Amino acid sequence: MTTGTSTTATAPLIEVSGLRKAYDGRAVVDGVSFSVDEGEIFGILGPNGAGKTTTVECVEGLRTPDEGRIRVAGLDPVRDHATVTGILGAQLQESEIQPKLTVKEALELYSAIYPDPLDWRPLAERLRLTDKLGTRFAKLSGGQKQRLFIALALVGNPRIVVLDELTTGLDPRARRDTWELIEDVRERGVTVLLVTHFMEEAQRLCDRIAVIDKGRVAALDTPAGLIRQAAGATVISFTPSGPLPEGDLAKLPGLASTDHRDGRITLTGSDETVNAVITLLARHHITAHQLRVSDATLDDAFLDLTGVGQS
Ligand SMILES: Nc1ncnc2c1ncn2[C@@H]1O[C@H](COP(=O)(O)OP(=O)(O)OP(=O)(O)O)[C@@H](O)[C@H]1O
Repeated sequence: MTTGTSTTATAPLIEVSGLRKAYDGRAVVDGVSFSVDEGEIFGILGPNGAGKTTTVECVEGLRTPDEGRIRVAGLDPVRDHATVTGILGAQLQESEIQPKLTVKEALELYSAIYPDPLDWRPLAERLRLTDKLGTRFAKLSGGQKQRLFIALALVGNPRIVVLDELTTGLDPRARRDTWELIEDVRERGVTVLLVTHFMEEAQRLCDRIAVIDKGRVAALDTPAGLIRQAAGATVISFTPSGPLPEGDLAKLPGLASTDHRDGRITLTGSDETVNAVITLLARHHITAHQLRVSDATLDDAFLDLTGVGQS
């Protein structure tokens, strides 16, 4: 990781090093380090309460770290808060919008804050807000509010955008539209820091992901790299016609994990594991009912890294 303070062309745009933050003496972020390159979509994944929001709020300069160093385009987000706010767009919290503002007024207000804003009209259209322009914030549905928050994070044409729970509360169609919008945002070279609970979202959008668990980085890699390092690349599941010697299963080459549930066996491993398990079954004259072989998903990797299932 680059540790210099200047913003050379090759320096990461966001640098977080040894970040610590405690509440009431309890460390909720406990030595988190990562860096994000310009133009990247960098994901932060983790179970509830892992410290994800606290971490990104420190990056935004909304919270002051107890320890560690954060640089955003070479600036300290707390000390240089006004400058950082000018280059960083963030998804707002509900409490930060006046309930009486209409959608149009909010878009105009936020455009006016930034030196080089986007035209909010096409943005509103992309986020299907056009027929809600005259509606007051308080009268919007949860999904409409969420779409407005995304529009407000992007309308300033920021160099960096921080999206915390980007598509939570959106219906499947709106979620897919939002993913396409974020892909377009990336095409323009905008750097995205994305906190998400959705594995499909992380796998589709993120170039790299930090998995945060109990305030620490449990793993940091590309989605494909996380799958490879955590769970084994292949999932094999079958219902055996008879009992298999437990010791033989454990000795399978490349085996990453074993799960027995309701008479069904699920293994994660490699191609070598698949071949070996088929040989093992044949040797014991056991038939594998409903044999399925599939690629491991980010969900499998997440479970393996944190021991916690995601939505
Ligand atoms: N202002 C605060 N005062 C005290 N404790 C806090 C405060 N903010 C967050 N916490 C606690 O810190 C821990 C980490 O919270 P944080 O919101 O960063 O987690 P998260 O990973 O974003 O969780 P989630 O996925 O549920 O949003 C939680 O246990 C939370 O209760």
